[in-house]
Formats: sequence, structure tokens, C-alpha cells
Amino acid sequence: MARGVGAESASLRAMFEGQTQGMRVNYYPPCRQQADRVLGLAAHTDAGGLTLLQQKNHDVQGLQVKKDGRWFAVKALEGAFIVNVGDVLEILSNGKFTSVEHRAVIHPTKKRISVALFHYPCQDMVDGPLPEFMEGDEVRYGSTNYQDFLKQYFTEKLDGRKHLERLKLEQ
Ligand SMILES: O=C(O)CCC(=O)C(=O)O
Ligand SMILES: [Fe+2]
Repeated sequence: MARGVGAESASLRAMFEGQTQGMRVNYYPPCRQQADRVLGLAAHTDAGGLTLLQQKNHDVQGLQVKKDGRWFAVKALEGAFIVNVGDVLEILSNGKFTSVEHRAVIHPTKKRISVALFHYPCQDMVDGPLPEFMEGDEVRYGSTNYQDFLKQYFTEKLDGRKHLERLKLEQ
């Protein structure tokens, strides 16, 4: 990914190599009466590096991503992974990669199960743009201690990209 945007990959790789992965299994029961009035998972971004997402019941639509202010349904292919960029990757890359805002909706009659695998960076990192991604560009994000960033992420209500936008510097 780094090479794809013309950056050296070593520093980015060093942030994630040999680090922890976390798995979350989401179970969304059907909602017979009010499926269009509830959410399975509120709009959010994932905190870490890449997320690999696999959906078990691939015939049930659930995941949506936000683009240009509109929600788009993501079609899950059987056996395929959906790969999402998380907050840490957006910040380290100085915004070259975008942490995707997403949510999950509920089906009126069918249950849905998804499995998300999160790649976390080293725990003592400073979450700020890497020099490799800033050449010829201004610094777009402030740097925070990753532990402080996580604490804030997990204590606040899920609210789209709000916590990430707050870290952006005035341009
Ligand atoms: O169920 C889904 O498709 C989305 C799951 C998700 O976004 C998450 O676990 O962070
Ligand atoms: Fe997510």
C-alpha cells in the first residue's frame, strides 16, 4: 500500500509487524417489526490498521459504507474478505488512505453474522503522520499517544468520523 502512493514501506511495516490482532464476531438477529428504524452497529470507523471482514450469511445485506455523504450497501461475496482501512492507517499515511465510515443495518427476517479481524499497531506508538507519507505535503494530523487515542475511541459513543476529524490540523 505504501509503495502504491510512492512512499517507502519500512516504517509502516514496522508499526504492524508481529503485533496483536483482535477478532470480533457480530451477531445481528432479525428485527421483524422495525428493521428500518434500528441499526445493528452505529456509524463508526475502525481504530487500527487494516480490518479483514467476512460475512457468514452472504445473501443477507448488512454492511454499508459512507461516501460523499451517502450510504452505499456493500455486497458480500461468498468466502471473500472485505478489507477496510482504519484510523491509525489514515493518520500514519497523512490521509493518503481513508478510514472508511461504515455501519450495519438489520434484516427483517434473516439473521446475519460477520467476523472482523483487526490489525493493531505496536502499543507504544505515537499516532502521527510518518515522514515517508508527507513529502511535498503539509502535515494534516496532530500526533497523539496511541494509548490515549484508544482510550478516547472506546469511551466515546460511536459517531462516524468525528473523533478522527478532531485530530485534523487546520489547513
Ligand atoms: O457486520 C459488519 O459487516 C460490520 C462489522 C464492523 O464494522 C465491526 O465489527 O467493526
Ligand atoms: Fe467496523
